[in-house]
Amino acid sequence: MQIIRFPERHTWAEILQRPTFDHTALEAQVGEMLNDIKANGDAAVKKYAEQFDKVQLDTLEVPYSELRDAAEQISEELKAAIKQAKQNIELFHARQITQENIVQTMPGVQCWRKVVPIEKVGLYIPGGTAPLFSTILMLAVPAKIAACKEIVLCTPTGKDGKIPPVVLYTAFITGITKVFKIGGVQAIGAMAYGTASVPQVYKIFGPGNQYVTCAKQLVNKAGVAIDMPAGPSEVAVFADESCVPGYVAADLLSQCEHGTDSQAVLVTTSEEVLVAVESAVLEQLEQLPRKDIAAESLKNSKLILIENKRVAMDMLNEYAPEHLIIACSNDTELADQVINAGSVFLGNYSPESAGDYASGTNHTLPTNGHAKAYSGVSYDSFVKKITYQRLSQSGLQNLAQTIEVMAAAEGLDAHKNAVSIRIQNK
Ligand SMILES: NC(=O)c1ccc[n+]([C@@H]2O[C@H](COP(=O)([O-])OP(=O)(O)OC[C@H]3O[C@@H](n4cnc5c(N)ncnc54)[C@H](O)[C@@H]3O)[C@@H](O)[C@H]2O)c1
Ligand SMILES: N[C@H](CO)Cc1c[nH]c[nH+]1
Ligand SMILES: [Zn+2]
Repeated sequence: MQIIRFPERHTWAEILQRPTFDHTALEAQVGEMLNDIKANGDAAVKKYAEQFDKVQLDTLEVPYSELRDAAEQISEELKAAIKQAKQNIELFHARQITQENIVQTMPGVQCWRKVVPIEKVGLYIPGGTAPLFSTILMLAVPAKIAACKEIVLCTPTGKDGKIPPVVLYTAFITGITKVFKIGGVQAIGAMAYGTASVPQVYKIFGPGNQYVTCAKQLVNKAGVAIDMPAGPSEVAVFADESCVPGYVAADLLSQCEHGTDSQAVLVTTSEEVLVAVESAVLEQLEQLPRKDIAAESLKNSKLILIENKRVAMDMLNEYAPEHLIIACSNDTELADQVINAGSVFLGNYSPESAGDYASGTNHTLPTNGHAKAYSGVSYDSFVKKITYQRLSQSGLQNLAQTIEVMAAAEGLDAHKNAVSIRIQNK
């Protein structure tokens, strides 16, 4: 971990730099793979599965019977946990359905919106370093609430060429029927362009590593909608003397264990907190089974001592973290000052793990500073809103002059005429 105290001589961009990699090379590699998948479909998908996942796949779709029977291989304890999480996520996301009203903007002029589910959606579930079955709940639950018609799920297999039963079980209980054992760029390409096995979708959702995120961004440029760039996990903790250093250390490590390119940041106004968190991190690291991964991403991570809370909040808003934990005595006041973050956790008893799994909020969130402009996944992500209007004859008359004057000023006489013709013929 890099320790930075009162960083006067550095710009915030220097202090808050995220792990870097060669974007040009990444885009070139991923772009080439996508072109191949577009041209050669299943054959290219299988070729890349062999190259990157070390598996030979005869068929790509998981038979429905495997989804149905997966429950037999899951402990009752795990099934109960998944069901509890699902219930909370359903509750939170179902409340996001809003009522659209008809608005009369002028007498005789009515406007309204209709909420329509996106018909065909693709869900990517990461599985390179760990099978993230919790992500199925985060994507399939809102997709089902929104009533998307066709839902396709892709996730990589393990080295045995199989998808873990817990992933299949979670897909089954969320009502997903089309599951493909495809990971990485192959999965994004297959869902974006369609192959003989994989149906083409209109919007692709889900987090993933740098290859997956780059592939989503490239297919987006080619016209397929995506939820957002949701890449390597990150967390920032803002802590004062009221924090429990051991808890803060645990939260930092919880994101570091996701992958070697994760990043954890502590911002504090207290030297004592900084020192205590650093030693708690080093102590807890030793106990982790994924110690090697976490140790690697700690190299990307920072402990920052800052002069006061106002500057700290400015810095955190500039960083725009995927997750922001505020472990400060005045957390409610500070929460109001958050402008850029994917998801915020308040107080000493709101670990990020709660949102990762089961509190009800969504864990698919913008990373790499994209929280400045993007929200995380929600019910809204799976619907679009079509506007409607009906003008009565007198309504059009009320608005006619406004439209005619504006159309004439833009030099668009046909637009003007479409109004005038109706008024004159009255
Ligand atoms: N932002 C979020 O909302 C969020 C949520 C959950 C997880 N995550 C992140 O998702 C990521 C999951 O990553 P993962 O690797 O475990 O799983 P993944 O499923 O995203 O990626 C695995 C795939 O990467 C491909 N791949 C690996 N090396 C490659 C290479 N050299 N060239 C081309 N393709 C290659 C393989 O095909 C493999 O199937 C982590 O970084 C985690 O932090 C983010
Ligand atoms: N922290 C991840 C989002 O960055 C989500 C996750 C899934 N499982 C555990 N954590
Ligand atoms: Zn996590």
